[in-house]
Amino acid sequence: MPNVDSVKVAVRVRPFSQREKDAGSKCVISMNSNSTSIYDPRNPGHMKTFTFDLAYWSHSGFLKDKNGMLVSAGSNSYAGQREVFRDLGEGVLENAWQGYNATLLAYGQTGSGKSYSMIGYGANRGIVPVVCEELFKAIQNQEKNKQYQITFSMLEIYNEQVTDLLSKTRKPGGLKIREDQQQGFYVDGLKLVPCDNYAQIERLMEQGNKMRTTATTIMNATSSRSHMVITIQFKQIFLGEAITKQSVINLVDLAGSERQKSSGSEKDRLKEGTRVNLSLTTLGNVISALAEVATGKKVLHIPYRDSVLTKLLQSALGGNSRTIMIAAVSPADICYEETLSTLRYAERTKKIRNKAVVNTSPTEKLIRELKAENNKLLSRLAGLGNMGTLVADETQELRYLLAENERQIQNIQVAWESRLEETRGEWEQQYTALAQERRMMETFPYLLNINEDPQLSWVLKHFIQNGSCDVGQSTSNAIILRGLGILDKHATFTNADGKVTLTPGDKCKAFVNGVLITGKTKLQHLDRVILGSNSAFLYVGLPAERTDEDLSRYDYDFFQSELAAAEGFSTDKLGAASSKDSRADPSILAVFHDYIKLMPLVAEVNQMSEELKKDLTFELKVKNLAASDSRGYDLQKEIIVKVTHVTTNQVWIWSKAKFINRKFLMEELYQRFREGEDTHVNQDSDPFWDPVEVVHLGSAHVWLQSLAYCLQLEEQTELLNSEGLEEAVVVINLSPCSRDGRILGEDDMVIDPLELLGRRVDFQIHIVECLGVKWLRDAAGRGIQIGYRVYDLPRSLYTKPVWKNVNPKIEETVHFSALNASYEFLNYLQKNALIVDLWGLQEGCTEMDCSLDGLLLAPEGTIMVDDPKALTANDAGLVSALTYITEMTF
Ligand SMILES: Nc1ncnc2c1ncn2[C@@H]1O[C@H](COP(=O)(O)OP(=O)(O)OP(=O)(O)O)[C@@H](O)[C@H]1O
Repeated sequence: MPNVDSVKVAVRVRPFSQREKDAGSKCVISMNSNSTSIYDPRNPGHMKTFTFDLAYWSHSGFLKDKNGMLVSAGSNSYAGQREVFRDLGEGVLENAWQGYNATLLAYGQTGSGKSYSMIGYGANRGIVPVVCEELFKAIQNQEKNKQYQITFSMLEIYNEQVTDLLSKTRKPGGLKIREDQQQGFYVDGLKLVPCDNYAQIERLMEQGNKMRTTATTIMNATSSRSHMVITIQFKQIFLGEAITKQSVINLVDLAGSERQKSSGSEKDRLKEGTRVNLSLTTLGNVISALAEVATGKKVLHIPYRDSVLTKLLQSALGGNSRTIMIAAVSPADICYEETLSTLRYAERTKKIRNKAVVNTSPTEKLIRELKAENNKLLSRLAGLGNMGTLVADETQELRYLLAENERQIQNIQVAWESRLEETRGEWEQQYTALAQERRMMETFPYLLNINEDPQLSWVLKHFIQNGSCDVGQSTSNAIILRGLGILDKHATFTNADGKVTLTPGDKCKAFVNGVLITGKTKLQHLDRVILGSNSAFLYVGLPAERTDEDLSRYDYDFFQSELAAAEGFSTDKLGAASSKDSRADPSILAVFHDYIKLMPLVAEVNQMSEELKKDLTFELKVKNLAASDSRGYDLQKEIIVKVTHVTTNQVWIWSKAKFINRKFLMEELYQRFREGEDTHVNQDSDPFWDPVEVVHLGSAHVWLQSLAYCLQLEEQTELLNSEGLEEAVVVINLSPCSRDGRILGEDDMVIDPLELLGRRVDFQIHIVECLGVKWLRDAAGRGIQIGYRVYDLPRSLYTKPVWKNVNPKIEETVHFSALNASYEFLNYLQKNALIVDLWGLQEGCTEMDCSLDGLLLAPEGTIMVDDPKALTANDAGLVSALTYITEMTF
């Protein structure tokens, strides 16, 4: 009888990451027994509470013991790896012994702690390794009347392609998913490696991780977009009883669940790479549909077939499996939206009901059926034997059927056994190679790979043996590296006379401790080496040089910060150090982290652009939002990407969200290029292409205060670009005037701006010229326009375009009238600046509209500002207050 039970859901909150600490994050999660509450940081009184089967507080109240394990520091509330295993892992094991299928899924945004719970780090081993170890321990303690068979497989799904992480050969296009009546969906050709002890499983996981790392070193950050599925098949054969029990345990580390929606990429001309998260989106759809079924709604279709992942997890979701989901969440306020969405997802998952049954192995089942049929045939045959020669034909046919069945039984057994034996043989060699690697580590210096995903760091070791050792793409090198921007023969390491040097090849990029090197460079233990665009390594020196230092501080961020510093980019440069204490402003640190996060992506995009011959270069820039704040407040900064065409000099400015979205699409294109496919795309769907646009070059603040006193201002001021550097100088006059345009003299000055309250105020803005426009100096054929927006006008005004002149004369005057100057308007004049924006025109772009369309004109043809009708309904109170002030004063 099937056992109907709901998917068990556990939520786990991790400690703050360094980045979150730096950014001064606040914890928005609290837990009480099995309920989890989340506070809205923008609305602290607002709290949502969810109840799951289990809630793990791993955020605080822990310390590191002498083995490096995180354990409770006395408070009972902290949940470490041991507690999580006790509640979840032991259940998986128990199920396995009883012959039930079990599935454990880890869901959550990138960096929320999925891999930590599933696989673990160092001494803090996760559920997967401990389940495996405990399984083998338990087998040793079992009675001898049973035989056990354990197979292990490990695969990755990226972009809907399945890669076998335990196979040395990579199939272009990935492995195929097939469907079988007995087994359901399965991966055709996936290696199932038979294992006899836990040490072998450790090696297999190590090798699987190596495979995953090699695949992702071409592009960083892909691992967080891929799903990893480990499957353990556990078969118990009860000798002498002709019974088998088989349990399939699926352990799934899902791709980062972050939603694209909030990132702002929806403004992009191109939609997000659709296949990137197809599996995750479909998983969400399947879960929603099943949750509806569980609540009694009629659902016509569960879309299992829509993605690779949901095909493979079909029995785990609503089928024959006992399933557990760990929802991993960050505690930080900045992750509020993502965390809330994870909790909602988990809530839906909780509703799913599964029907687990005790399994026998599908092949065993078939064999049993064949044997049963043979028994029947034999008794029929026995019956016929008594009837003599009359039934000779029938006897012959029965004998034939019997032999056929026997042959089939044999075939099934032999095929299965030989398939296992074959992989077992292959793996014997692998185990030896891995053991050899351990010996090499004791003898030679080596490069240890560092990946953005900490789970994939320290996985690959490249040994620098005595003598010289070439590195590059070509298989003739001693160290073969396939990373982006690595040339056939990229560099040479030399290990001689007790020292190791690195010499990059001609035009080959190599960095040591963040600095680009051009000649032979001596390496020291723990130097940081980057080869090509993004292949990062920690150099572990000769055994004599090694120290006990904790290597974990040399993570991917460390490498990138060092590169940024070498380029002259630092938190200090961003203006972080506050005078009161040495702690940097959290918002600046957040920008800094954003910058170093994007740096390697920009390097990758530049490399792809070069190889795909797109003629574009990409640069990160920090945009100071203060430049567009009329009160001149030092607002936040944000990262933008400047894209330049190397031959036409055309320039585009991309937001961070657009850049990330485009990078997904570029990777898809590049992948096709690497696989030798046709990479021609129409302009419209080319992620590298965009129509020519007008570019924002810089802004100037022209303070309006003089107008509040009816004084003329003749200003010559710098237009600063987003980095605060001079782009040009603008000459501009602000002149109070009469309604017919006569400029007022000093006699008309007022002592107190309130004298103007309720009176008509006229003024002119005269843009005279621009001087030394860098944009125009850098490339011929370009033009400029100047834009500005006054007070409550519905749109900006633009000057007429001027092309191809470094010192463009503009000479444009616009007359504005406030017919009945309000208190607010006078306050605006006193406290605000006019933001004057310089816009760069390039051949083929659509110029800014320099008409006065959409603006309200006074009877004299001047532009009306401070028009009470322009105020919205919300300002109705203000309007009546203004009327009131006016009545009081006059
Ligand atoms: N419970 C925890 N206790 C201590 N550290 C944790 C915990 N959970 C996660 N971490 C740390 O947080 C970092 C990110 O965790 P992890 O790699 O598990 O995230 P992830 O969700 O698997 O990310 P990705 O989607 O990139 O694989 C790691 O450095 C990990 O050591």
